[in-house]
Amino acid sequence: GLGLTNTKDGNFGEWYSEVVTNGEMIEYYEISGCYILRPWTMAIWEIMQNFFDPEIKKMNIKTCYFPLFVSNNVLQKEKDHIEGFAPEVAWVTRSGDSDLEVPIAIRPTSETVMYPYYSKWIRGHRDLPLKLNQWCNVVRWEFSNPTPFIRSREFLWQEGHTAFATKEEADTEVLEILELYRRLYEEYLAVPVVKGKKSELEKFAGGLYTTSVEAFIPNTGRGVQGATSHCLGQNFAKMFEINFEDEKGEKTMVWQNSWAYSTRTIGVMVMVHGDDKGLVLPPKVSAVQVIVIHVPYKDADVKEIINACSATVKTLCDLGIRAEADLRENYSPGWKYSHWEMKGVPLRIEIGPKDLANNQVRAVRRDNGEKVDIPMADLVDKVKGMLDNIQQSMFDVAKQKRDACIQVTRTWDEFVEALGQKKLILAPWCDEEEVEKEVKAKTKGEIGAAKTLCSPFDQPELPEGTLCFASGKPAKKWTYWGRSY
Ligand SMILES: O=C(C[C@H]1NCCC[C@H]1O)Cn1cnc2c(c1=O)CCCC2
Ligand SMILES: [Mg+2]
Repeated sequence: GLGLTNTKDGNFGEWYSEVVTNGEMIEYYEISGCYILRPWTMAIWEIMQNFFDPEIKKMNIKTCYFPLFVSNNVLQKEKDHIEGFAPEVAWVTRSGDSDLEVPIAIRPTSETVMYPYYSKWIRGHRDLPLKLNQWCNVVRWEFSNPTPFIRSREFLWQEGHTAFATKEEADTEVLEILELYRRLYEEYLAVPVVKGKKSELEKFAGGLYTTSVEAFIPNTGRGVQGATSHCLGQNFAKMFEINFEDEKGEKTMVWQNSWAYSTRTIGVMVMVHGDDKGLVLPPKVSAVQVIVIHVPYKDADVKEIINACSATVKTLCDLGIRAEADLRENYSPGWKYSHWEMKGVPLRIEIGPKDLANNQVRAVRRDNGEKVDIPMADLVDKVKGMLDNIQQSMFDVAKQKRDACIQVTRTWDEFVEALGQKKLILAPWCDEEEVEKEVKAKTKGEIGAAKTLCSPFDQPELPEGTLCFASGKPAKKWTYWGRSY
């Protein structure tokens, strides 16, 4: 049958897998950890790209494309950048039936691919700022449980790599990009995120500091890193000798940033909004925003009803709404309702004989099931209004659910209890790496250890004398903790 066999609260992992498959977003592929991204997914990816790319173009960031392959010696250039990740690097060792002289790595990220050429291209201060972005795939041979969109061995992303003469310029751009990531999540995917700074332990080892937008999945009580914007400082400039002659003729190293969001964003959206009938898509990112379905009646003139449906679609499309009609004769209205609910189409319009007689249509919201009759005359305004309302309501509901999971804890016992209750924990922390490592060690278990997610830029009041929940030392900052993907 059409329905899901798992419920979101019953078996989240199985539910998620069914929803992305039955919703025709993903097809499982014969190689583990790899997934086919079907048009229903790529339409979302393209809508997001059509927001993000023009925004970074306004910042004079240009599109480039570097090769997929990385030579071994250049990949090994940065020891602490790569050592922790080495097992994840996939290698090409043969072509045809002959071995390659030297194995070639497939890019897991492109710092080491790009920066030797940044070194070549950047000579004087007039060559700065150099700001490039590429839309590509990367490969990381992950071993922990693969999850469509969230953790796959190949994924699509954009990776921005910028170089500046001063740290101030780099610091400014890090936050400009982070704001774009917040907008992607909150304004397009209707997913609330927290902007903050990663701890020294969780940051990108090759960088100076990492900022991120952090999402949260109430059902599993796990945080998920939504996107990252790193200031690399001069670390890579030192390694790859990327320097320039400043105005005074002094040789100076550049200050760099790198930032990315990936197809993981789509998985987060599905996890947050999906329900037991399938996907629930925010109107702004749905390939089809309105599906029009005719309700034939035994003796009614079905042709007239079908014409009304086609006319409705045309009216809506002419005003920029992504509307389609499902006029297939070989499926019942009920079957179609379930099908398009599974695909998460935000608004359904039904037109039957009585609707026609009353010169109205029946509109049904996917997010809360609300039904409303709309006079034909008001069709476009009402539908536009409903779509905007659905977008806002989906964000508000998700934010309310996420906020309900936030638990402030001040002691170890409170922390452990909140962790067991799948909470997103906000705790005062002494900001010592050893303490963070200890928390990880003490909460290690089947379902993973607790870690810091980020220290929110928006810090609550930290009264003098507040102590760290874990060490009892003077707390320095409020930090979000939790298990994560
Ligand atoms: O990729 C980054 C940092 C940076 N890369 C560019 C875009 C922004 C940001 O993700 C961190 N990172 C994660 N994962 C891996 C690597 C790695 O550098 C290197 C090797 C294999 C796996
Ligand atoms: Mg990783």
